[in-house]
Amino acid sequence: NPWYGGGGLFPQFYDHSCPKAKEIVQSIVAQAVARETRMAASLVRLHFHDCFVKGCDASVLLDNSTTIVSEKDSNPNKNSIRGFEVVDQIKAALEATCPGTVSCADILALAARDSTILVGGPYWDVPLGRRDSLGASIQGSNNGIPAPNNTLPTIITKFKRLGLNVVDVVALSGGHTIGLSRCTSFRQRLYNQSGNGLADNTLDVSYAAQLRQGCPRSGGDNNLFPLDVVTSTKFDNYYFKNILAGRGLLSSDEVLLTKSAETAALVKAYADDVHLFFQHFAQSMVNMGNIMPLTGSKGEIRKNCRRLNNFH
Ligand code: HEM
Ligand SMILES: [Ca+2]
Repeated sequence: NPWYGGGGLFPQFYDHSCPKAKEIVQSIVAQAVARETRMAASLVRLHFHDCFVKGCDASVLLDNSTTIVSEKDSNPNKNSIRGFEVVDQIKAALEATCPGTVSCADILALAARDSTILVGGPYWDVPLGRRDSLGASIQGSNNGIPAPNNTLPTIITKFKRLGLNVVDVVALSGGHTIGLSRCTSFRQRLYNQSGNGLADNTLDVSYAAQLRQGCPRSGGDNNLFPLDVVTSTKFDNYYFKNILAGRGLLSSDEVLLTKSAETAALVKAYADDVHLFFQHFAQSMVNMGNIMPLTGSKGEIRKNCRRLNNFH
């Protein structure tokens, strides 16, 4: 059955139990993105950081409590991940319309898709029916989410563990066509990359000089820079064109071109053909969204995405 993806999810899951679910999510995401364009990027990333830790189960949304050590304080998330207030607003609207029905994990998957479309990216049908976790894993967040200074083999391994392949690595890295990064995530490339005090030689010289302006050797850790230096608020394929021009921001972006012929061929193909990128991005988002969902009677449908129903 083509409607069923991995894990038994399907797009019509709420068609009878909460027919307005998709519209409600879309309208609140649209308001949030209208207020601040970057929120589209933040919501796409939130789904990624959920799925890479124990699967797409909304574990990333849980706050600290007596029984929960929140993933929000992990290295990849601390001072970086955002969008929780928008998820709260969506959840409150859904609880008012169909109480106890739509999971926080499905909210993240729908919000990521709606965000992508709102900034010019592709549409895909979102398989639904995920349930919410009864726990979080800060250790899983620290170890499972790729870091910007990981080698390409490490990044590929972190994807493969979750059933994702090299096409998924490159297509999903294209998520960096929108949004911002802190100086601290790429500073290493600007100074002393190889112990000689010089910038990473794969960086375009004038781009490196421009980055050094706002990202000094020390201080300014939280200064923000576009991941796509050309069109950071539009979902397009400039991310890949930038990599070809030595203007990829993160080391993890740049290595896609220089450390493997297979990933380099994909970078070039996506830079040449935005439709191919959109098609692969949509499919890879579905693949990522299918990572280890909780279904049936596993987990629960949280009433408040920040805490378990049985909280202390
Ligand atoms: C391939 C491995 C990846 C690495 C190493 C990586 C790393 C990073 C880093 C370091 C940042 C900046 C964080 C900060 O400084 O605050 C970032 C931002 C971002 N990432 Fe990734 N990422 C990866 C894959 C992905 C994937 C798969 C997606 C989604 C499909 C994604 C979407 C985003 C978005 C949209 C932002 C901007 C968020 C915002 O502006 O709030 N990334 N990523
Ligand atoms: Ca998770």
